[in-house]
Amino acid sequence: MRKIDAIIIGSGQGGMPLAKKLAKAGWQTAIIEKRLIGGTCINDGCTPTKSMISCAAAAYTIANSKEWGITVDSYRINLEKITDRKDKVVSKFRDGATKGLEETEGLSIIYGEAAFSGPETVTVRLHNNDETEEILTAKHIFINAGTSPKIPPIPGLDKVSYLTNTTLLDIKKLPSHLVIIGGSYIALEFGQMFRRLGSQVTLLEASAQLLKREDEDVAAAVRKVMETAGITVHTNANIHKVEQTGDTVRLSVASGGQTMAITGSHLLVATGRTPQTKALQPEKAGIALDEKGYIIVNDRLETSVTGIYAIGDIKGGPAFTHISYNDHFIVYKNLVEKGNASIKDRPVPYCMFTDPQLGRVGMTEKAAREAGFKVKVACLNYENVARAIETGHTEGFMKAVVDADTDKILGAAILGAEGGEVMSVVQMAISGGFTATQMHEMVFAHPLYAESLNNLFTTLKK
Ligand SMILES: Cc1cc2nc3c(=O)[nH]c(=O)nc-3n(C[C@H](O)[C@H](O)[C@H](O)COP(=O)(O)OP(=O)(O)OC[C@H]3O[C@@H](n4cnc5c(N)ncnc54)[C@H](O)[C@@H]3O)c2cc1C
Ligand SMILES: NC(=O)c1ccc[n+]([C@@H]2O[C@H](COP(=O)([O-])OP(=O)(O)OC[C@H]3O[C@@H](n4cnc5c(N)ncnc54)[C@H](O)[C@@H]3O)[C@@H](O)[C@H]2O)c1
Repeated sequence: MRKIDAIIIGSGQGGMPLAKKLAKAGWQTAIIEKRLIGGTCINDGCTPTKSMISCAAAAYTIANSKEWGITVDSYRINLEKITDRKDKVVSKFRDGATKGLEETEGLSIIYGEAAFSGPETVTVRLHNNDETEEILTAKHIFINAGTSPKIPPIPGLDKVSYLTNTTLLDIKKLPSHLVIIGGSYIALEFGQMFRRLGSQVTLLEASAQLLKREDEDVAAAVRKVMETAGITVHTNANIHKVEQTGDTVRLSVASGGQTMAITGSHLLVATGRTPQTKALQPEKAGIALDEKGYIIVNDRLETSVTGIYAIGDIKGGPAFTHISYNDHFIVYKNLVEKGNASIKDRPVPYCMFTDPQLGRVGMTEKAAREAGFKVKVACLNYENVARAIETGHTEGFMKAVVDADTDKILGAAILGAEGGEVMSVVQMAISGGFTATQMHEMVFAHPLYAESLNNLFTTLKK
């Protein structure tokens, strides 16, 4: 048994920087990874999808180039080149991350699957030829084991060759018809990407709207974007059965009072994520889980067992790279710098990388009203944004939710070109305590998308 100071299970977006920092602070540290350094974000999430989305955006621009006065007679999608490019970007990120860990003194990387064998002990089934085990013990253990695709219990689904966000990244042939179960971030990003590459796309969402956590007007505008692009959307979709018939997948779906058969060449399941806690055997350490298997933590990311912490998606809550990354600051500050950091009241910005993007921060209008705020809502269509008119990207709208009593900004949804960047400006305004009036009077450079925040907040004066 090897005794060290800290064990980190999983090399996700929180685990990697934490491992390096603890080692640099003089803690003997080991990071255990059962699959690929960099976790979901680098290998199956943000990096590969955003790389491929940029190719789809290029295809869209070429296909619509007439609008900008350029005639392109013909073009062809080369999926192999698109996936090669994506693989190169992923390798660059993963290799950089691996090198960073390898070059850190006092840090060892162990490739294998970790499971608890006691509150301070972890057994690793090593990924070597003879599958030997290594036992490690430490007073501090950090779980950054992430999530994997959740597969719903739809009759017949286990008998068809469905795809997940991981396997869809490496298909060799463009789907003629991609059917997607789900209507949230993964479904929408992949759906629009494949539509732009030339596939027919159908989205089947169980809830009454796409993006069920967003305001109705935002979700409706996103639906319009998808439908305008030629994507078929069924909400309130209840999938009764899935069957494989030769090369096609056939789904029996009830939606809008009728039952229909939908046949696709490919089926993507994008119905959320499930925590990778089972293999960890958390019960052997006495770590408490919630009913969905996520690790329960307090605002300092401490689990029910002293000395064991959970960071990133494995603790439930907002599942984003920047949240996992920020988690590492919380535990590091508290443990090494003896601070009092907490995740309470931390901003949770996010951006969905459809075109137009949906940048979101703070409260939705619905959440603000439910919380009892007297709400004012500012809205500005991208059709009235100077920069959008100049670039020809007029789809979408900006929306801000403002506390009518204090004039403080409670939240924003920016569905439009560079919506994520514009949202970040609003995020900084919220963090700095700026009021809607101050934003209306702020000097922004012309002609930026962000400049239109002046006009957005002016709409409150009318
Ligand atoms: C398709 C897709 C697109 C996304 N796009 C975005 C985006 O644009 N922006 C954004 O902010 N977020 C995005 N996300 C979410 C983001 O990827 C995650 O929130 C982020 O990766 C945080 O993950 P993590 O650090 O919690 O763990 P992960 O990155 O999931 O890492 C966990 C690691 O632990 C390892 N592991 C698990 N169990 C064990 C064990 N028992 N022993 C050893 N190792 C183990 C796993 O192999 C994995 O490498 C996307 C997700 C998906 C699926
Ligand atoms: N740009 C980004 O930041 C980004 C992009 C992709 C993913 N992510 C992260 O990845 C996580 C997972 O994304 P996701 O889109 O898979 O999950 P999600 O949890 O956001 O949404 C899953 C969707 O599937 C629907 N669904 C569930 N079961 C269904 C069924 N049987 N039939 C039809 N619909 C069903 C749900 O109603 C829901 O709308 C998200 O929580 C997000 O944090 C982020």
